[in-house]
Amino acid sequence: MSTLSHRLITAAACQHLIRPLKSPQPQRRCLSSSSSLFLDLSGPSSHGRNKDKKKRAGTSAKPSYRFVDKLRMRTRGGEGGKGSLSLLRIGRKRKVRPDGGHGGDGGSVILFADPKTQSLRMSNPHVTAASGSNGSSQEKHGRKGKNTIVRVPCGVVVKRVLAYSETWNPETRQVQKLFGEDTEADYDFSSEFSSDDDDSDDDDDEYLQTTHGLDPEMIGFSDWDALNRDFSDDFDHNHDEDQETDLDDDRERVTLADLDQPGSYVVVARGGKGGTGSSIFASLHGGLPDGKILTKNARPEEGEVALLELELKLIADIGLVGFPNAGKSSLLCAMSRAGPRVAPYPFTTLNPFVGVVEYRDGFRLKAADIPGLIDGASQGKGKGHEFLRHLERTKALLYIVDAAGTDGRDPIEDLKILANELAQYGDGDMLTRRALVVANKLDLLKEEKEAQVMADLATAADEMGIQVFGNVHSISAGVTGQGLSPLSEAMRQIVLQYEQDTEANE
Ligand SMILES: Nc1nc2c(ncn2[C@@H]2O[C@H](COP(=O)(O)OP(=O)(O)OP(=O)(O)O)[C@@H](O)[C@H]2O)c(=O)[nH]1
Ligand SMILES: [Mg+2]
Repeated sequence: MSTLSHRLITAAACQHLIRPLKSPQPQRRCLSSSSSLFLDLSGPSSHGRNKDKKKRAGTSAKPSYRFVDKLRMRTRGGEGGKGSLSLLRIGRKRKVRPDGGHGGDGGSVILFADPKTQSLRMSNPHVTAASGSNGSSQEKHGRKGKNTIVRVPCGVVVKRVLAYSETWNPETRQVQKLFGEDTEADYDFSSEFSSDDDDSDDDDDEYLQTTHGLDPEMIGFSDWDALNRDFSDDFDHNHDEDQETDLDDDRERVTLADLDQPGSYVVVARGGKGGTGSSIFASLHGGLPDGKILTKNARPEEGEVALLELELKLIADIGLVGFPNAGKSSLLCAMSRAGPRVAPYPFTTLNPFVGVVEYRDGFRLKAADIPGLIDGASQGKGKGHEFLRHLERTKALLYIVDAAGTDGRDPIEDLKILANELAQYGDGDMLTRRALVVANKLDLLKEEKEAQVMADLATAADEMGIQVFGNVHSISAGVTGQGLSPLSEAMRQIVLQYEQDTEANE
């Protein structure tokens, strides 16, 4: 069958889905492995020949994109500004009036879940918020340091790695030092008396939108005042109750937040408080306190330092699980606008990604494709197992096997191995998730064998404890498009069923 007619049939089979109106590139990719059709479609572009060469070499025309789903970052809140110790001499008498302003508080570092951000990749994972300005004479208070907002993808779990000298207090939900700090350390305030900065104006709103390039309209987040307020008093805002430890490293980790909603945020490093200016003693009748007390009060707090571990867990409704080459990406390609690379070699997909399946009535669901799983994946073989965490939040799974047994594979055996690998992941609850079982490459399967393979798959699924939803589906995702329509309807039903169940349980 010609590739053009394959394509038409695939399109016809998914008529109830909204087809991409103008997405030549992904479609060409889907078909490119066996097709020369895209050569004809590329048109007389001046760069056409180069593009074609790239395609033939199996490289993507898209700019390279590094997907990062785990990251360690060091954050530091801004230091507070110094309080001013200025004394104003009044008249000819040797009378003085303290008129030093307070130092401004340091800015905090805030992680913000932005739906437009896809990867945890950052140019510099060491982030420090701005310091507060110093107070000065004539009761001029220092300006607050700006909060630094770091945009991360939705679905990031933020953990704080505690230093050996720190401990987590679950009651206050704050980190505590095991050893007290030396608060009496000498501090040089001599510069205070000559400081004359005028930093008292406060324009944080403007900073947030211009310096960080964050546009509230663009990211659909309106509560900018909330982000820009002073976080120094409520550092534990939005913290999660969970407390976890990781065995890789003996340092304790505490889960601070799960940024799973667009616009959710967490303050990870609180800015230090500004020092107190001498003007606070202006109304005291008994004169100024001792110089040591004055200097101690004027000393600003350092910003909090926090070592963080960020882990992205994709948010999708359905997770695709299958051996390499089973046709996971072909399925996503046929059903959504996503343009994953499809090729006849294992581990074509190296990074997990999410495709959105749109239905004619406006219903949408997200499906996540991850690198293929292989036998022994739970022991670290291949790439797939480490990506299983991206399926943790899915509502249902879709097991996909190569029904035709290309490359000597056995679909029944493959399904059993997949179930086994999932059972060994975490506490094994992934296997108990409601699932669809899909046999792909129907076009290569002899007709008389089809019924037998379907029956065997159903029995194997049952044996392995897979919670199959409906019948086993047979499809041809990459060639004829057969069976895609009922499968997409089943995908919708399985998601709706999950939502109904959770509503009923609440
Ligand atoms: N004959 C036939 N081939 C198919 C079908 N679906 C996919 N293929 C081919 O199978 C090969 C693998 O397809 P992919 O979609 O890349 O498989 P995958 O599961 O994403 O593989 P990995 O990314 O390596 O895990 C490609 O050469 C596809 O063209 C189908 O329905 N029929
Ligand atoms: Mg793939």
